Amino acid sequence: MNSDKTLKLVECPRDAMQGIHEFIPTSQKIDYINSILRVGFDTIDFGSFVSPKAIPQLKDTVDVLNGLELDKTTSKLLAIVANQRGAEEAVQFDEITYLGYPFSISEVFQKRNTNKSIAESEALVGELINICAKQNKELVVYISMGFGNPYDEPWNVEIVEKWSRRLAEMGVRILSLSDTIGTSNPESISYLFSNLIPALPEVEFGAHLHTTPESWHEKVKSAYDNGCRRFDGAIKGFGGCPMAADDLVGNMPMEKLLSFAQEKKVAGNVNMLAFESAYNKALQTFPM
Ligand SMILES: CC(=O)SCCNC(=O)CCNC(=O)[C@H](O)C(C)(C)COP(=O)(O)OP(=O)(O)OC[C@H]1O[C@@H](n2cnc3c(N)ncnc32)[C@H](O)[C@@H]1OP(=O)(O)O
Repeated sequence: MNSDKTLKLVECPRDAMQGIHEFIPTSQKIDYINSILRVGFDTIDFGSFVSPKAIPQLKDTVDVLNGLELDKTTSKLLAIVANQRGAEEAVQFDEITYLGYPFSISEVFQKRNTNKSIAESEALVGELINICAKQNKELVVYISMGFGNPYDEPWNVEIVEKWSRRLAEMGVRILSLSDTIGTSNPESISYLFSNLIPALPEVEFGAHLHTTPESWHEKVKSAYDNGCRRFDGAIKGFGGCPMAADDLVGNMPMEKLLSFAQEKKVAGNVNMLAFESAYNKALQTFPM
């Protein structure tokens, strides 16, 4: 378990935006992400280097990056990649600290999301580790469908454990368990974190949870009580993966994560006035 009690909060405007059909103008994205950069989050998952056919909303990631006021922030930037080409492009930017890769333990979802089998995806992780090492970037692997599978394929905690061990053995040092369709519950969360964190002490585990409004607290509490200190969220729970399901279960609302962190006195240097301003901008940016 991380002995520093401050939560690593990862705000995900990329996840919030990627499924919105109407194109959000680049200037509006820049303005919104700049407001988030002033809050004091550990990391901002700000964009992706993927096919514009797959995710048209994020085709302007480079232009967005060029507009960010990075001299006014302590936050680090994370960009999602889904193939070697995207990784090679992303690592050219000094401003980016982390590359994030969605590794799925569901064959159907891995294919749907990145047009790869799990075996191809595993081989890609090997490539991504090398690409990141050469350019001094850190790789974050998201284990998609980490808490359940909607496609009639087997899912159980042993499969999650098997892949976590394999990815750790390959050299991945940050693994974020992703609740892509919102099926996690306190039992699965508690089982996975309480077993994986002590078993793989070289790995920082994170929780990328999706939730309905009623169950956010029990999910976050379960992850926290079992040693997880890295949490992804998006203001007001906007977003969810457009490649997964028609009825999206939203992201973990960042305001809820923050209230939890404040209650436990583990919020770190978050500027609540800046958060309020980012929250208000989110209301203007996203369709309700
Ligand atoms: C759970 C989550 O929320 S994860 C985040 C959401 N999901 C994603 O971002 C995944 C995005 N997925 C993808 O981008 C795609 O599945 C890919 C590119 C990884 C693979 O798709 P494929 O169709 O096999 O890729 P392929 O190499 O054949 O290229 C298809 C097209 O995309 C373009 N392309 C491929 N990679 C990239 C890239 N990194 N950047 C820009 N364009 C790209 C190609 O040029 C090609 O364009 P064309 O048809 O005009 O010639």
